[in-house]
Amino acid sequence: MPGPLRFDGKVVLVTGAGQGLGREYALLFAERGASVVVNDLGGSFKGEGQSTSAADKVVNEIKAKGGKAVANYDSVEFGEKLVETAIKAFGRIDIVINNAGILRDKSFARISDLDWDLIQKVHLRGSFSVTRAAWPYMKKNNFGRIIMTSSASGIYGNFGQANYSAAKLGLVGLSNTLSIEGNKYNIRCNAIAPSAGSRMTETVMPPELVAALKPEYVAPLVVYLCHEETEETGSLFEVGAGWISKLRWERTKGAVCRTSTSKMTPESVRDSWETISDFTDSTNPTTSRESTAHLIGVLSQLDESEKPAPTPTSSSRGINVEMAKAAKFKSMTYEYGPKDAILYALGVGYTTKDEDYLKFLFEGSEDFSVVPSFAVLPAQASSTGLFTGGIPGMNIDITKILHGEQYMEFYKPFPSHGKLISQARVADVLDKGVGALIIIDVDTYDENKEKVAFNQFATMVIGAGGFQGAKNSDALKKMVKPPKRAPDASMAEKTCVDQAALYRLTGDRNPLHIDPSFAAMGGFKTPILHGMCSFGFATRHVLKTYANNDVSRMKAIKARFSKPVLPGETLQTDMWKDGNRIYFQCKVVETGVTCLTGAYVDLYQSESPTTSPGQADSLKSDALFEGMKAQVVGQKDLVKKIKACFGWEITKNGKKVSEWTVDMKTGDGELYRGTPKKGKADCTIIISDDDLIDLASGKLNGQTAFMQGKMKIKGNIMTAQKLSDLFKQQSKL
Ligand SMILES: CCCCCCC[C@@H](O)CC(=O)SCCNC(=O)CCNC(=O)[C@H](O)C(C)(C)COP(=O)(O)OP(=O)(O)OC[C@H]1O[C@@H](n2cnc3c(N)ncnc32)[C@H](O)[C@@H]1OP(=O)(O)O
Repeated sequence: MPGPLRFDGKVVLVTGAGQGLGREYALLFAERGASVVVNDLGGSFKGEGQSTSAADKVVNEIKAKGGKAVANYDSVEFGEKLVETAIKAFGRIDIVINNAGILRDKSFARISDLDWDLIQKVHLRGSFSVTRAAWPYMKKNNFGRIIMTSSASGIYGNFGQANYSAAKLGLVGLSNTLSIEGNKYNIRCNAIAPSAGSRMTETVMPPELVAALKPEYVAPLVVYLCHEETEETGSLFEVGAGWISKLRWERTKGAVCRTSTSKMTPESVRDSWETISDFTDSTNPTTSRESTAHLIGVLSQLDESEKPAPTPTSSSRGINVEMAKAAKFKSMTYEYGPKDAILYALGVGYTTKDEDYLKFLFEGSEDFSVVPSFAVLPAQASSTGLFTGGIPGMNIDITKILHGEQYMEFYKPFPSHGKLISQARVADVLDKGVGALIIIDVDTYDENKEKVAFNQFATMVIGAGGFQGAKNSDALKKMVKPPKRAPDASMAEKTCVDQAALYRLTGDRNPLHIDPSFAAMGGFKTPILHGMCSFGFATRHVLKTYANNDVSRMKAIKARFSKPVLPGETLQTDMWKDGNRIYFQCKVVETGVTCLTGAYVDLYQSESPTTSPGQADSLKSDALFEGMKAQVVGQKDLVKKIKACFGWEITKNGKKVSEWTVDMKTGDGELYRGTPKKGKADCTIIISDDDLIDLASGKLNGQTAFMQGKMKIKGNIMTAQKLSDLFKQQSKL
């Protein structure tokens, strides 16, 4: 059993501590080792008169028992004076109990300005003033405990106490905000609504009740809440007669009183009144962010662009599958440059510590490449409707969205910069019981309208299942099981604590990954890592282990996010090779939990078969990229690859060469299909005069000239033209 709660070395200021509850707090704190400032103005409970005797009496009582205490007789309106007493006597202030209070009970119509102002001054302004004076000391000490004294009159209202109830509920608001602002300084603030027999309550309670509601049945709660080990904050308690209860807000599911085609009117409010007031399926919002987050879900029901917007029918939980599948997404243009590609690479753990990775991190690298899974960014940008309420039929709680699975297909490597156009659609919505699995397919095209990638997002909205929808669908790309043998290869790497903070800068700004209060709404203790960040780590491991970081080899990737990962954890990717398919799964080393399952990478064939000259035009795009890749790798490789891919020879002065060379006189090189024939080149390498000089002087080599677009392939062969386009795109670096 843990020992008694002690307050040795702590300094407590109790306002209104001359009698009743305040006196009880002061005595109990002192008994537990605290040094106490006993504040009491010594006036009547109506706020009239002043004397030092009340505070002195309590101080003497404490001292008589061997405790430490000093008296203070100032009004709580002058908070600095009270805190100054604590600093002068004890050198610090740790705990403030805002207890002082007076009554000026009158029925509402009879309340004078004075009655109103006095009550606000003592209760609300007084608590503010004392706490504000203590706040800087608490911040500096990185410790503080504050109690605000509210009242059942404030929470529920009470006849004849309009002034008092207004002030008392005001104190709950003050306490809530201080609990938020104080959080990072270990300052905790709570409000209590005590019921105790006192000078104040004896006017409104029968004598027997006043006698039964002893202050000693309240004080232990206050002392507990102020202990250094108590983390409770921002809460409100009712307490009396030894009974303690915590209060919270409860919100009905509510009703939206308009549609996309009809206005909100007093009549539509009247007609929805029963639903507005129905506490079935109510929720308990705890933050203002949570309170407003719900509105985003409301807006999804009201997408003005989709007319007419029928109300969800097939669902009791705001999911209408047919409506979602019929939704038309606007195509989205995503413009990017090397900086975006590099930021993404850093986000998924590429590092300059590994020289192999420089080509993903330095735009000046000869073989600068964009990480294939970068494809998620344009695709996700086209699907933000899921979060902003833009998908009709998807009335979902955005705090409950988890990335479930991801599939990607690649048709071309991404150039270092460009514009990508993505088109999304809802392929299906599955009822998985635990949640609704929303499948969104996205095609991404380049500026020439050629498809560069396909993405499939499977997103689980926890708690949105049970809408009587289909459980499975052919639309969802299937997972695979890894072979039973031990992995053929493994790679483990630690993510950094700021991994999510870094990754989010690439585009996925879901607060789940950075904002503790948002993460808490989703049921997480701390923010979790983006699924696509772990995905990027794991596929990087595969690309490095089995494809020599050659982005042109990446054909497809599939993975399920089976458990969350926390920033700072270590990811271990286990891999099994089976032909061009690499099975993989990923676990968190620290916990042993498998976080990516059912996963694989499919690679394009590494060596393209040699083609006969006549086949050149029908070469697949991946073979074409092999050539492109070779160009950036090295001159010798280029010659070999061009030969392998296109069946072409490189010549110099009509003779076959094994290295890439350019005729220094004309600047031309020639590409031939099959056996070179003088004057019959299939395409010609051309270069400007100026660059020719640079070439000759060695300032520029053929490869760099290509990269900078100064040297181009000109020809009438489709494949050569494509190659040339790629070179041009490279040149815009
Ligand atoms: C368009 C743009 C969209 C982009 C949105 C993404 C935005 C991002 O910012 C969000 C994120 O990155 S979140 C972080 C990454 N994701 C995660 O951490 C989720 C981890 N997964 C889990 O916790 C559980 O799988 C969990 C909780 C999801 C489910 O676990 P359980 O409750 O234990 O479920 P279980 O009982 O095992 O299975 C019930 C049925 O659900 C299927 N299922 C389980 N996990 C799934 C998953 N991850 N994806 C898809 N389906 C999943 C099961 O197969 C089962 O269905 P069936 O009975 O038909 O087999």
